[in-house]
Formats: sequence, C-alpha cells, structure tokens
Amino acid sequence: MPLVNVIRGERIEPAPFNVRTPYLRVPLWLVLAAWTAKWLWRLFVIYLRFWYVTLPLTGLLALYVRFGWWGPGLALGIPACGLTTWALWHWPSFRRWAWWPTLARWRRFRYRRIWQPAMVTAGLSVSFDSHTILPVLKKVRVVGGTDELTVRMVTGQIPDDFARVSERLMHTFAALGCKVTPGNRPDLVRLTMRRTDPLTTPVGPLPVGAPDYMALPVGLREDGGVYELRLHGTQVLVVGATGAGKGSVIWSIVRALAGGVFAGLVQLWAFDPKGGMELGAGERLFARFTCTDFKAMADLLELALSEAQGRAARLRGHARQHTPSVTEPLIVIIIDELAALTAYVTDRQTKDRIKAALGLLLTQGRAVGVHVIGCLQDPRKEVLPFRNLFPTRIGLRMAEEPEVDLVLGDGMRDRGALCDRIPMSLPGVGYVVLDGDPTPVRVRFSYNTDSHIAALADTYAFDSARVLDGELA
Ligand SMILES: Nc1ncnc2c1ncn2[C@@H]1O[C@H](COP(=O)(O)OP(=O)(O)OP(=O)(O)O)[C@@H](O)[C@H]1O
Repeated sequence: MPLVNVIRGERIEPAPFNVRTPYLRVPLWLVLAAWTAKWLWRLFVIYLRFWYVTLPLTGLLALYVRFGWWGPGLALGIPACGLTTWALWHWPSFRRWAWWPTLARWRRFRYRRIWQPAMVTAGLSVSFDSHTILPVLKKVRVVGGTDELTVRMVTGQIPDDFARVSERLMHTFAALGCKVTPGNRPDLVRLTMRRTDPLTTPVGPLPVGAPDYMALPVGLREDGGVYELRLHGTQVLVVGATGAGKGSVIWSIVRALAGGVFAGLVQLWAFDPKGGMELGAGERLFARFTCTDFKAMADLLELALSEAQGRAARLRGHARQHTPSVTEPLIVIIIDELAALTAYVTDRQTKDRIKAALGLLLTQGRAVGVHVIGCLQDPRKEVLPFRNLFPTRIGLRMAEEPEVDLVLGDGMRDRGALCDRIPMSLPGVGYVVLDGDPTPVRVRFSYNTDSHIAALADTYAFDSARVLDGELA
C-alpha cells in the first residue's frame, strides 16, 4: 500500500448555489460534425505552424497533380543544381547565406528537444509559485564550427549562473566547448558551443613584418582569426605545465618582433636559466643572452631597471608613453623559467636582488618601453610573488583546476578557460583574455621548428653590442 496518495487535479470548493443544468439530447451526427470540425481546425493550425514544411509539400503535390513526376522532379532538381553551382562557385557566400542558416534550423530543433531536461539538470530552471520556469532558447546561429545560442534568462538569473555550469552544458549538448558571454540585452545570455576544433593541427610560423606593438600576430584563435598579442604598455606572463608549449609562445613573440630587431627598434634580452636549452638556438637574435650565471642575470635586470628609470626621468613632463626608436629601442626581456630566478636560486643575496629589480621593472617598465615576458610552470604565490604585476596572462595546459583562476583571474575557468582539460596532445594551445572581452578565448600559438628558428636568426640577427654572460656594457 502506498504511504502517500498523490491525486492530481484542481480541488473545487463547494459553491454557495447549486444549479442543475437541463438535460439535452444531442444527435450523433452533431457530435461527429463537432469532432470533425475540431480536428480539421487542429490540422489547419499545424499546417500554418509548420508552414516551412507544409507549403513546399503542397506546391510539390500541386505540380505532381498538374504535370506528373516531371513537375516535382524539375521543381527540386533546378534549385538543387543552382545551389550546387553556387556552393562550387563561391563557397564562403553559400556557407554564410545558405548552409549555416539551414544547419542552424536543424540544430535549433535538436537543442529544443533536450532543452527542458538540460536546464533542469543544470540547475537553471526556477520553481516559482509551484511552476517550473525555464530559460527560453530564443535563437540558434551557426558560425564556422560553433553554435551561438541566444537565451533569455529567467528573471533573477545572471550570465554567471550559466557560466558556472558551462562544463555541464558542454557535455549535455555534446559540444567540445561551451563559452558563456552576456547577450546584447541585459536579459539575454549567449552560449557559444564549439562543435569542431580548428586548433587540432599545429599552426606554422607566421610571416615576419614590421612589428605592430599593439597587435603582434602570434597564433590562431579558435574562431579562425589571427590572435594578436598586445605588448604595448603591458607585461606578459605565460603559465603552462612542462611540455605545454611555453617555448612556442616565446618563439612566436620573437618571430613577430624579429623585423623590429633587424631594424634596431627592438632589443631582445634573453634569460634562459635552463642552461640555454630553449633560447640558445636563436642566440643571434638577442641583444643580450644569459643562461648560466644567476649573478649575471641579477646584473642584467638591474641594468634594465636603471635604463627604465633613466627613460622615465627623460620622458617626465614630455610624454606619458615611450615610442621605440633606434636610439632608444623597445627592450623586451624574455625569461624562460621565472621560477628559477625567483624561487630556486640558492644564493639569498642574488635572489633578493633579482626579486627587487624584477618587481620594480614590472611596475615601472611598461610606460617606458621595457617589457617582461616571463614563463612559469607553477603559478603559486610562493613561486612568483608578483604574479599580479603582469597585466597580460596566457594560460596553457595546467596541472590543476585552481591554477586557472590564479593565472587568468577569478571566475575565468567557469567562463570557459579549461586549461586543466587541454590534452597533452595539443601543445601550444591555451586561453587568453582579450581587451574588451570578459571571456577567455582559446588560441594556438604558432610553432617554430629548430630550422625555422635558425633561419630566423640568420635573417634577422642582432649584430651590434651583443653581450654574453657576465660582460655588461
Ligand atoms: N604550438 C605548438 N604546436 C605544435 N607543437 C608544439 C607547439 N609548442 C610545442 N610543441 C611541441 O611540444 C613540445 C614541448 O614544447 P615546449 O618545449 O615548448 O614546452 P614547454 O612548455 O616549454 O616545456 P618545458 O617547461 O618542459 O620546457 C615541443 O618539442 C614540440 O614538439
């Protein structure tokens, strides 16, 4: 016997007056006519509602009645030939105006089919006044390999509610990734579901040109565009586990700056505490190169700091931002393993000198054209105390989930930066935060092989005033 009986239905309270309606005898033909009318009306509504299916079918039927099989055959064949010709002649416009809209309709149907359970299990449905209220799927747009879902949130919800469950939504809708961004109205949120991955194949070296410090081309974004790194006015921190591809980030940036090195507008100062294993291959590109002696590294950082302070004194009152020139080039300090300098140096005095110089450089160098690009495996504060002095951060594959927010900022993992989920088979893939976009973007940095680096060093070598370990100008 059940413990509780649940009886569905509305409870009717007793009314003050009870009126007995007269007994009417209805003939069978009237009942049948009423039923027929009702069903005809329902069919008419379905016909109108699914007009995009019913109208063409009606047209085809009419053609069949009028011309036999030739009618619908030609009516379908001619547009099919036209569309095939269009697709072969100009695929981009066919894709934009015909293929993606059709695919979007189909995908919208698929999303709607599991929308209710998806919202309920993700905790995005709201119970109010004993009703279940769901966010509304307003629109589905297909762009490249992604589906853009525009969703109207339930009153009281915010985009971060969706961001928190983005990973769950990704699995529910069988996507490869899900990014949550605010919509173009306060009540809307946009879910970008990634269906294909354009970053699975390595990105080759990008062309070298005159460097634009606001937009150095260093890789590809997952939407297929070129990822351009802003160096002007910033310091860059690259974090990734061993083998994550930090080297490819460095070489992509070096390549993007090589034109400036050749023209004398950029000086690269390289620190490779791992004995020169990573940066040694392109030594001729560097104005200064140090790889074994930590005291020399401390000296070099102090030299960069005094240069930055000298520039600041000269610029004070004249300009707020330094412009690179041959006489006063942009100095880019590249440090392959920051932790070796800030945490693992055994000589206390050298370590303190390095920390003091680096901390000041990070705060004072940005405006005067002295930039630091530092790579790190472990982003904890004990290893790198001044993590927050790097305004631009790049997160490659990481070992643990909490590291993502440490590097990219609070809530970034929820918003889609799944650095801890990047497979080992995709070195050079990472997440970055672009200017003016609150959500992280997935990118793949270009990969320069040893022979590319050798060719780069041959073509764009920095030949004057090069100083090796310990010999400072
Ligand atoms: N962008 C990339 N595209 C394709 N393959 C890459 C890319 N970056 C790195 N790789 C591959 O991954 C390997 C490891 O990369 P890399 O040495 O740059 O990692 P890392 O993060 O610097 O590791 P470690 O901290 O151990 O030095 C490279 O030898 C190369 O084969």
